[in-house]
Amino acid sequence: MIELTHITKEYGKRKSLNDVTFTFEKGKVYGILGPNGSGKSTIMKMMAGLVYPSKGIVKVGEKKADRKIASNLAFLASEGMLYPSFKIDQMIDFFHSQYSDFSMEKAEELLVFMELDRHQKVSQLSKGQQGRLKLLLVLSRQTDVLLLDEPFMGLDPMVRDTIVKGLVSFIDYGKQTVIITTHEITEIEPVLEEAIVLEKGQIRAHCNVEEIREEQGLSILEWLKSTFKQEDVS
Ligand SMILES: Nc1ncnc2c1ncn2[C@@H]1O[C@H](COP(=O)(O)OP(=O)(O)OP(=O)(O)O)[C@@H](O)[C@H]1O
Repeated sequence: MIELTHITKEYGKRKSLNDVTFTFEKGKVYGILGPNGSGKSTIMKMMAGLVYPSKGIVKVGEKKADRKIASNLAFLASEGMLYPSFKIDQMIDFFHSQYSDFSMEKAEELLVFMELDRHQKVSQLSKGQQGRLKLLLVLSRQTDVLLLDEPFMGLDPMVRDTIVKGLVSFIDYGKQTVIITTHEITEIEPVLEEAIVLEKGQIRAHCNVEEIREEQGLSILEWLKSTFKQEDVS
């Protein structure tokens, strides 16, 4: 469980997050959606303990998120994470040496699934291949919490679909709390259980994906359109 209580993050006078209170329940898969600059990455970095709130409390499990990444949490960051001079297998060995929860067996499976060549250097990988390698590295860890910030960045539309299917099989549903930020709303839909919409640093809407599908017959995109259209009218 991750609890955010009255979280505000200020950079100078600008508020990236403005009084956000939300509880991510254990074992559920969440999508954080929202336009550019709405605070998605800030909220992820905060849960990972890389950014500190100006006000409020972040609790991951029983612990308050610290400045270092909590050990039961894997974070796919939109920038950094990979060492250009390493080969893929050296990156895998490095992660294995750093994290006791890293499964070499899962990494081997993911190497095949992601169609990566273990002997290739990180600096020679395309953006899409780097994205796949990042996913391999975090999905190989057996953590309680998995934070994926823009996991599809750089992936072409043809492979996105395959990668989403991979996510479904590599996520431990019911056990791992997974939080994904993305602009690829339609592609991510099959993975999600809950969706949250951030706008200008605040949570504007929250839905259970199955409920809106079964009770209202809507996809997330349709739900978003209908929710915000109704608000604009009122
Ligand atoms: N280190 C920083 N210094 C100053 N302002 C920042 C910093 N990081 C983020 N911000 C500001 O906070 C706001 C939210 O940024 P954030 O990166 O969280 O948005 P986002 O929803 O992830 O955007 P995108 O979809 O474009 O990735 C933006 O206005 C951004 O300019």
